[in-house]
Amino acid sequence: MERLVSPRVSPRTTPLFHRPSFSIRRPMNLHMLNRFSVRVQQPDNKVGSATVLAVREEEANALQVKEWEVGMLQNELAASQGIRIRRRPPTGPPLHYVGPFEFHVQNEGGNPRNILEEIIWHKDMEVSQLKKRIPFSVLKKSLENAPPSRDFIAALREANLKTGLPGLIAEVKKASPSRGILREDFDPVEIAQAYERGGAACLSVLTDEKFFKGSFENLEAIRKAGVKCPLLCKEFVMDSWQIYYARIKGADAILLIAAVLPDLDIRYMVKICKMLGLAALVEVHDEREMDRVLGIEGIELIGINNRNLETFEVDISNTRKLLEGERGQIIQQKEIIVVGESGLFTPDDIAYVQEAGVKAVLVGESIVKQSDPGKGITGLFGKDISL
Ligand SMILES: O=C(O)c1ccccc1NCC(=O)[C@H](O)[C@H](O)COP(=O)(O)O
Repeated sequence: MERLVSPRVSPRTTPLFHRPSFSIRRPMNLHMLNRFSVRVQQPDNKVGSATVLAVREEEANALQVKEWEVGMLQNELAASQGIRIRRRPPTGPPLHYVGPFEFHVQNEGGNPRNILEEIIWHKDMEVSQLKKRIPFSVLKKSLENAPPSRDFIAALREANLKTGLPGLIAEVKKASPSRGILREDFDPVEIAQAYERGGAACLSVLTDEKFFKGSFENLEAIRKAGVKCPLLCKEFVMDSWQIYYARIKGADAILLIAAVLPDLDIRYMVKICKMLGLAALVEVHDEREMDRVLGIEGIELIGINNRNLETFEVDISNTRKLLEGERGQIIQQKEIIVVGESGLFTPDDIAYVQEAGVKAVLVGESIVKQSDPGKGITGLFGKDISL
């Protein structure tokens, strides 16, 4: 019998945080894998049913390995842009012996490392299932029946000009991973209407069910109730399918998180948003993400999140830090509207981020918790902004 001796696959030396979560103790080359194991099992060259089964198993395993490799490449590309959030690993390469090859899977990488990664991994499964239920062709067809999109960015600009204060995106938020339940008696339409009466320029509607107790039904219901404020679909987008879905459900804008999406995805998704008449709110948290986003053509709206979505730490001076110096100048030249997000509770907080350069703010907790969320807005700004 022919013996194939291949060098051991050596571990990567690149300092990536997401080193492959398994090691192959024998050759990894897939073509070799197929040829070699057939030879081992059929030294007399007869193709029996056992061989056919073995080959099928190998093919299935090879496909799994390929899928896994693609996932790893995706993670490598993201990591090269400083993205720490990894994509959910597929079921993984075979955990068992294939012919003479042993695959050893180490469990590192098998669990999400922080809340944002956990949300993304869960979202990945959720979206895969939804995509099976509603294929893209059906989704695209439903666009014809979507309510017309409203100009989210114009609404923010107008509010800013009218009040001299940052335009408010008021968030319809029942719960969050960092704060738990924010409001027990949660009626999304009533809250949305109260925000509108209170002077909000736009609304943000959380649609994630598992971590925020939101839903697309809430988004749809608010839209159908005749609320005039343009609506941001606050989702964890990782697939353009979700953008189409949000549009169909009545969204006028969608969130794209730079901590999750590589530049190429952002570029592509921003184009899709434009095509669908949606505004893209591209969210950053640190300087590196801001620099990446400033390098992308066509960005009109940037959100600076004061909350670190990996640790929950909130610090509103983050907005100021990211708008200082050259970054602030580029933003002004490009006429990008910056939204200060998270951790804003008082008129002083609003004044602080406005001084830093924001033209809009996104606020959830401090207003949704008030018995009258509309009056909560007056408290937040220190004056009635609905006039
Ligand atoms: O709010 C969280 O705990 C959270 C955790 C993980 C990912 C995202 C999260 N929040 C999204 C937001 O950034 C906020 O909902 C939004 O900016 C409003 O913040 P706040 O006014 O502090 O409620």
